[in-house]
Amino acid sequence: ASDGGSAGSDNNGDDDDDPCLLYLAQSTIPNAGLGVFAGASFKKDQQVGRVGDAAILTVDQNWHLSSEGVSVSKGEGDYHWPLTNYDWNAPDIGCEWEAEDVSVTVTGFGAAPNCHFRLINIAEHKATYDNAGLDRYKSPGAGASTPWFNRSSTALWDIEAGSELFVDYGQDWFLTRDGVFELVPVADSFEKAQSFLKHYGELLVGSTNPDDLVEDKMALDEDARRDLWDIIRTFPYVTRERQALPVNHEDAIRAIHGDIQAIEKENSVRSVQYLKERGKCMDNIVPAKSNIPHAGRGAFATRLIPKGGLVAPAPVVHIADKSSTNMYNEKIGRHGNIVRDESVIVTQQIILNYVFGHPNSTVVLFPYSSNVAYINHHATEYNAEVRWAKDFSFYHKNEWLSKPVDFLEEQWTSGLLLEFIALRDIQAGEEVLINYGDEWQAAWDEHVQKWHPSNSDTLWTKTTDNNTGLSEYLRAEVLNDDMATPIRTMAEQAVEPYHSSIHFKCYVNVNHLSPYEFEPLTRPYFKREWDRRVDMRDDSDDVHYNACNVTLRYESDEDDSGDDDDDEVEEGAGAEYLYTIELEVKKEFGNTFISEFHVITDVPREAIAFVNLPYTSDIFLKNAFRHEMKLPDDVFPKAWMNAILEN
Ligand SMILES: C[S@@+](CC[C@H](N)C(=O)[O-])C[C@H]1O[C@@H](n2cnc3c(N)ncnc32)[C@H](O)[C@@H]1O
Repeated sequence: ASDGGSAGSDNNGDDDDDPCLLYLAQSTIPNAGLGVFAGASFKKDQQVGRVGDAAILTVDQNWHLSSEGVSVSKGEGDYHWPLTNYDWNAPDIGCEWEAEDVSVTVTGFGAAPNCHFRLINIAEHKATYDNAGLDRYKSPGAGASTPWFNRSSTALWDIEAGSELFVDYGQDWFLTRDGVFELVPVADSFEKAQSFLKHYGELLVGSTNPDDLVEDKMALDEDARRDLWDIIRTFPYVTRERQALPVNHEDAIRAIHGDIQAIEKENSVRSVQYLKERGKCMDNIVPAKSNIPHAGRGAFATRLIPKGGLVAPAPVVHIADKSSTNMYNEKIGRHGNIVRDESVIVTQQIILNYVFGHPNSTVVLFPYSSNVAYINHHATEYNAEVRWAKDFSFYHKNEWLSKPVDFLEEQWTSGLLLEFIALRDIQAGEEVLINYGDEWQAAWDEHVQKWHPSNSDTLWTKTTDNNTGLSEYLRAEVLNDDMATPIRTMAEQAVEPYHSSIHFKCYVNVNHLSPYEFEPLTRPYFKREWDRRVDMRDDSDDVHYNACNVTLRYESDEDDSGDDDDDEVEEGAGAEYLYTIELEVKKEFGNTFISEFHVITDVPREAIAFVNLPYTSDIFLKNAFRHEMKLPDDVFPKAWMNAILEN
């Protein structure tokens, strides 16, 4: 096949016993570029694909890039970062506490599928934190690989093989991007389009009776109807409603008394044969712990990938200037305010480790399809390489490769496709490796040589909060899983502290939410007992999740375990302790906040949670490795080599 012709022996899901689960192919939405398709059927609630996707954080980017001395956000668009059109809000992924301002790039389902509001068939879930064993006290790889892992996607209903997969970008995504993308219909556009079709039917046959919609009753003959429909669909004034209308006239007639959605659903399925012939399989690799020391996760073949066959397609988002990943510390500015200290680049955003670049260029490319982000480096025993796609011209704009960097800087959507190709047969279960280039290897070797375990002064923070170094880093998730060990009180913590990255939050119903009429003169203090009937009702808006401290711990005298055997001693069980906490509640008063303190007695363990403070996870280690991968000289476009002079 000419466009997408990767059929035959090159591992594109030809084996019916082992179908490729996910394909990248031309979207069924006209002019929407790439789409993601199911290569097999999926049951409702089933995970779509084998493993969830990688999530990569970019933090406080506006702060790091705003003009010097200005600590306020310069705003999206003042620097070229097209990933803003692909990124997720941190709460959707579960990592909002990592820093003040977090945006998240998610590969695979997080970036590749289209959104069609009437056909959303995929639900996306949060990621989990798992650093793949890269211990900050032992591994020079700590903080160099993203710990946010397995962002899974499940089927919202039974999905048949061949269906295009659609995710929910949220209406706001489209509403705030007029002018960047063609107007995309949102839910209410389909309702308006459906009502327009009803009027159109009336115009054709002078009735709203479905039985009248037959050829000999129509006011216009078929050719005239088709012409009229083309005028309606291609009228130069584009609206979301019009974009919601069926593209061809036959579908429009069918939808007059039917449902645009049912017709669109039919049109959104391609044959599995089409996908095998003209799509690219995205399911040949899965992440697992790498065989390479300190590398974190790697990508492993799910099936035999023959020599010359496709390991994975990799559409890329281009970033015109890699210095947009630079990160700085803060200093006190001339006016006593906190500003950015530009004298040293302290580190770079972790996404730098996931992009391809070239030493002679400022341009870097982020591949966003499933699992390619996990492909590791080997200088000699690599078994795959990267090249530009030769097909998929509906998406891959080969002419961009000869345009200058200024041109790239004006492009806000991706339009280039790389491919990972096997250099020899890669067996099922083998790790896929490429060569990141000599510069990368030299940088890594130097890093390993200089690296020493992190201590108090190696934590990079924007808001200066230094680790006291008195206790080992332990994450809140680990402490929260251990319900049996009693929580240390403030007095105990003075002797045996938790790591400084750990704080507490308590789930407590505060009862009175009203703001103050007058600002109180003293710090408002309240005393009360924990009441299981009113606290922890998580279906209520009144439930708060506020900062708290544990001031006292004592043994519960009631046996509320439901265990009838009074003689049994519950040694060390968390349930036998109750706590006194001091809860901080911030109340709004005009433009300021007032902290109220609630002393609450008899609080059970389940109401208290350990939390990780911002800027404390491994990606903020000042000594974490950062380096882009290199695209080979013969692959990286000459036209983008704008940094030769600087070198
Ligand atoms: C594109 S990512 C590869 C996936 C990454 N291992 C992960 O777990 O997310 C590149 C990063 O992986 C790690 N890496 C890849 N190859 C490595 C190698 N040969 N030795 C050590 N670390 C490696 C480095 O941290 C590098 O910056």
